[in-house]
Amino acid sequence: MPRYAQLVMGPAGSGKSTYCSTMVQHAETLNRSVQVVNLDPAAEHFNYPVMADIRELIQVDDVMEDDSLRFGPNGGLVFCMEYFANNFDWLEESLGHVEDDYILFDCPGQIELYTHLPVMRQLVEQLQQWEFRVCGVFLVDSQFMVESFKFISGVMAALSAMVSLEIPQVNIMTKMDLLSPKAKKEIEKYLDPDMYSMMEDNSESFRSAQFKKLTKAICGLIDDYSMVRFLPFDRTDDEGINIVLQHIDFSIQYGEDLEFKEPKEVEEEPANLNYDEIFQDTS
Ligand SMILES: Nc1nc2c(ncn2[C@@H]2O[C@H](COP(=O)(O)OP(=O)(O)OP(=O)(O)O)[C@@H](O)[C@H]2O)c(=O)[nH]1
Ligand SMILES: [Mg+2]
Repeated sequence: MPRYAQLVMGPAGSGKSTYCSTMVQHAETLNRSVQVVNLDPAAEHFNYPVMADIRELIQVDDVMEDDSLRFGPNGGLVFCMEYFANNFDWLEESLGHVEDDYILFDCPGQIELYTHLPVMRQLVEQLQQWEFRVCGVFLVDSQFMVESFKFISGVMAALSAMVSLEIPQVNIMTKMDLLSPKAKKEIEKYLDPDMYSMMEDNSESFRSAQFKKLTKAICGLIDDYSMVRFLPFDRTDDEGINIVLQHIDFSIQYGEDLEFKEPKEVEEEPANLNYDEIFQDTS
């Protein structure tokens, strides 16, 4: 039986840890068990119970204080993640092996992890060897997406994670609750974007013809292959959260292999029949 994982990625402050705690609470209301692993060695605040915490293995502060290494915060994080990649047995031990487990991995916000460093891909391959079906969840802050140029760079960040990880990916615009109704209306065009018209919106701001040509080619590529779409995420909207979860579940075929559990055998019909106890929970 497979296990299921969401790799929760995105730039610093995009809402990854908040997404994880919101999802855990939402899953509870659906009577589903979802657990979280913190993979950010510099994390200070998150409010979900952790199944495993990378800080038990290594912490950025310790690496920065080490006189022989002399790393700053970003180099320190990269060092920690490489150390993590060389010690996946720590993760294996922490995860145990429970069939049907559904685990969210709250990743660090350094964008280089999703563009050119190999560690996230190594993690994906390792999880797949442990029979996890993995979905990438890439978060982008909606506050930064209200202009076409910023949007295009958000799209490129999401795309580079998709290309480097080669797993199904759901892209999400977070913090929708902070947008005014007018901005919400405005941002709708970015959820399922028409990149060609977005490109036209900016056409006067191009100083160089070559740059314009390049941007046009990138927009065309994204549009022609429908490569990137975003789902809105408003942590106050249960229905919206459910739609996001359904998209992710669908991409990793969660639920398709869940076995129908036979009712427990009852020898004699008890006087006070309690169906909740007789039928095991199959959700
Ligand atoms: N209103 C609102 N605030 C949010 C939402 N998501 C995150 N925030 C706030 O944005 C800030 C950053 O959120 P985090 O969840 O810590 O973001 P992160 O991506 O985990 O950040 P790093 O781990 O530092 O990269 C916090 O102050 C959150 O309270 C949201 O959906 N709505
Ligand atoms: Mg975080």
